[in-house]
Amino acid sequence: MNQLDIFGNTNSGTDNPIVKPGYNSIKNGEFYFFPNFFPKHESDSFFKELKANILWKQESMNMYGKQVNFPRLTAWYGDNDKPYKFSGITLNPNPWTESLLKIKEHIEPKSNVVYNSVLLNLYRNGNDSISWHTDAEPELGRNPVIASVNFGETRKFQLRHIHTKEKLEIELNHGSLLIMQGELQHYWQHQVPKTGRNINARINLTFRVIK
Ligand SMILES: O=C(O)CCC(=O)C(=O)O
Ligand SMILES: [Fe+2]
Repeated sequence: MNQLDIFGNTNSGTDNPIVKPGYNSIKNGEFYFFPNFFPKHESDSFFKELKANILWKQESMNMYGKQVNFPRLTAWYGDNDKPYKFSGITLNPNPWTESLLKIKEHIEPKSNVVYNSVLLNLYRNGNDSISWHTDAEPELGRNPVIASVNFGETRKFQLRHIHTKEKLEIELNHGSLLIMQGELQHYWQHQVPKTGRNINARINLTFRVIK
C-alpha cells in the first residue's frame, strides 16, 4: 500500500524484502532482529520504570540561527568518561541505573560486545520522530555494533541505502531487539517517521561502544 501520512511521508518505494527473525544479511550491512527478545511482563515493567525514572531532557539544536527542539525527549547514560557529540551538542552521560544494567547484561551475549553507553529516546506520541541519519559518529569507529531495544508502542524503523536509495522497513515492537553491525552505518541511513495514528509512547534504547 502506498499511504500518505498526514505529514506527506509516503511508504511508496519501500522495497521491503522479508525481514526474518534472527540474522539478516543485506547489501553493505547486516543485522539481527529478535521481535520477542524480552517477555511481555518484563517489557511492561521496563517501560514503566524507564518512563518514570530516566532523566528525560528536551534537547534542541541551532538551525539557521533559531533554537529548534528535537521532536522527542532524550537521555544519555553510560561509563562516566565517555562524552558523546551529535547534531552539534555534547552529552555527558548519567551513571548506569539498575534497569539499564539489567538490559545491557541481557543483550550483550547476543551481540558479543560490551557496551559502554546508551542513548535513550522517548517518542511521546506519533508526532515525535527521528529523521534520516546514520550512527556513524567518529567516536563509534569503523563498523560499529549498535543494539536497539524497544518498549511501548510499535513504530516503523526505516532504512535507506545512501547510494541505491533502496528502502527496508522493520516494525520495532514492544520487547524487540535489533542489532545493527557490519558496514550498515556507513551505507544505510535510518529514521522513525511521524505517524498520524493516535498512539502511545515508545522508548528506544541504543546501546553503543564509544571508543
Ligand atoms: O528510535 C529508534 O528506533 C531509532 C533511534 C535512533 O536512530 C538514534 O537514537 O540514533
Ligand atoms: Fe540512529
